[in-house]
Amino acid sequence: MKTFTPEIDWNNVVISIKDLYKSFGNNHVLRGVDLELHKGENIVVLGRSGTGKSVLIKIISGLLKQDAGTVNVLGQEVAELSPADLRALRLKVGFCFQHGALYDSMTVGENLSFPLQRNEPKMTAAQREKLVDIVLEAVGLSHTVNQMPAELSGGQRKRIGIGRTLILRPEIMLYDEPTAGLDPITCTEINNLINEVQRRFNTSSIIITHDLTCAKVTGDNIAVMKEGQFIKQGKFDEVFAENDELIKEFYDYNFIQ
Ligand SMILES: Nc1ncnc2c1ncn2[C@@H]1O[C@H](COP(=O)(O)OP(=O)(O)OP(=O)(O)O)[C@@H](O)[C@H]1O
Repeated sequence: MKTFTPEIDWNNVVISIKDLYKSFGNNHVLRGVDLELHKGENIVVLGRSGTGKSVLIKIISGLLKQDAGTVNVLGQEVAELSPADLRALRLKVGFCFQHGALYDSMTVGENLSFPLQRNEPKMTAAQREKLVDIVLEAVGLSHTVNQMPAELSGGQRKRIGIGRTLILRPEIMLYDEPTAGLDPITCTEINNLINEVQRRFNTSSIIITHDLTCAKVTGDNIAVMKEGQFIKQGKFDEVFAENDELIKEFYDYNFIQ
């Protein structure tokens, strides 16, 4: 179970979602979602496949537009932002994609440096190099700076993917299935890294997963999504009270993964 995170500022809401709806044709994916993420908090959005978790974080990062409801991120209504303001907001909201999305033709160091070159043109090569060093050390992979992504394990690629998001110093991290497809030992490493990132860089995070262990270890709070709504929110042991049908459903599901 995750220990209490003292850095959370409960008076500072960094993401506020109210009565959010999203459909694709007759597929009513989000049906009235409410969520608050506080500064320094990790919220895990737990739900089975196809329940709308990815759609939710795409709306938060402005990649999709909602049909109804509001999404306020760092004090701004995402759906009302101009393209330039949305780009600026996206620098503060880091999106960790499920498959790391590294460039195969670049070394690890170049992969990490690339977002800085693109988004912070005034930064010198020496400043970029320093940040690459800091991030590589934070994800525990300093020795891989000159390696190619193909030479890394799945878990190492995930770490570098997290590092590449972190290098722009986002205030919010969105993790999409951070432990999907990893063995249990590597899952533990990634879960620990997510907590380390939270503490060391004081980020607030939404972690999308259907991995119960990931939820238990990384979530200060858990929001369980079912059929486009949050049916339960709270601390892990509150959400999954003993003999609860819900926990049985997830344990069965995790077992067959
Ligand atoms: N751009 C899109 N156009 C049409 N339908 C979409 C689109 N994006 C998502 N959907 C549909 O929305 C539903 C929810 O998808 P979503 O990817 O959010 O699920 P999920 O909970 O993240 O599942 P998983 O755990 O498998 O990633 C699915 O039925 C999916 O087909």
